[in-house]
Amino acid sequence: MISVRQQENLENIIRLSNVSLAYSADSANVLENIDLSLNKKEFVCVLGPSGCGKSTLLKIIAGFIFPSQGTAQFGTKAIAGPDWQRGVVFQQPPLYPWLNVAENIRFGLKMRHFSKKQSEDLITDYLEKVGLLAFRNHKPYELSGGMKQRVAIARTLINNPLVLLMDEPFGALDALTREQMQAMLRKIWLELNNTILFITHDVDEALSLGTRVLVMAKGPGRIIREYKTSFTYSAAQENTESIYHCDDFLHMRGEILHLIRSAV
Ligand SMILES: Nc1ncnc2c1ncn2[C@@H]1O[C@H](COP(=O)(O)OP(=O)(O)OP(=O)(O)O)[C@@H](O)[C@H]1O
Repeated sequence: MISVRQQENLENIIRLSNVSLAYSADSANVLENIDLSLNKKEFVCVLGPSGCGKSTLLKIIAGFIFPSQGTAQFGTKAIAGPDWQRGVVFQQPPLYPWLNVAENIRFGLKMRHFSKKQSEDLITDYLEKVGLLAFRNHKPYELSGGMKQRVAIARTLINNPLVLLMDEPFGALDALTREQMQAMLRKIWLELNNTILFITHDVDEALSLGTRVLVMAKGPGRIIREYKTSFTYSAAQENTESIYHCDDFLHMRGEILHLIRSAV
């Protein structure tokens, strides 16, 4: 059954048209002929073999690098550089070691001239969302890997970006922490409605989080298949165990693994 949320408008927020990218004039294209639209409130996961250009794709959308050919747009404008409305979360969270948790989260907000009271309220709100209220005065060295990533996510989310770009954010975490982080992100996404582009190597992670899963191949990097999914809604209501064993999930998982293996 299609939920009300799934029927909501699908307005494009990011649009890549015929994008190719070579890192230098005399090197081969890393990405070729990429056509991709991200719609408002979508949770798009990207899978593909190592080196197929997943991070390169994310860096173009973030505005860190520019297409050699084709166009990349945010709304109606060409992406001309980084923008806080397109927040980025990396695998290794770049926290400031001399600042505590609250100060690290406050850092992004300083740029937008919030009053002290507004900042404190927002920080408390986002600390709660990522489950770190009790750790606001801790320094990064006192936190686990998962907790550091929670700080990084809160620091990016506090700016309420329209698009959240996540490059293997849970790749360095153990299985249990990873599952907890996935549940947290799913809950935050359902509550905040940001558009998310999420890169991962883990098919289960992609299928249990995304509303759309893109599969890439390499040589040159290109999108070879996309799947519309809705397992994330069941995972939010029940638990991921229940979806991991359902026939639709197993079928899609098997097909994607086969695609990725043959795409290497
Ligand atoms: N700054 C750069 N300069 C030159 N080549 C680069 C640069 N960054 C990436 N590449 C090359 O571009 C290709 C795609 O890299 P990219 O990191 O986008 O792939 P990926 O799919 O994210 O890989 P992984 O899954 O291993 O992280 C690789 O061959 C890589 O060596």
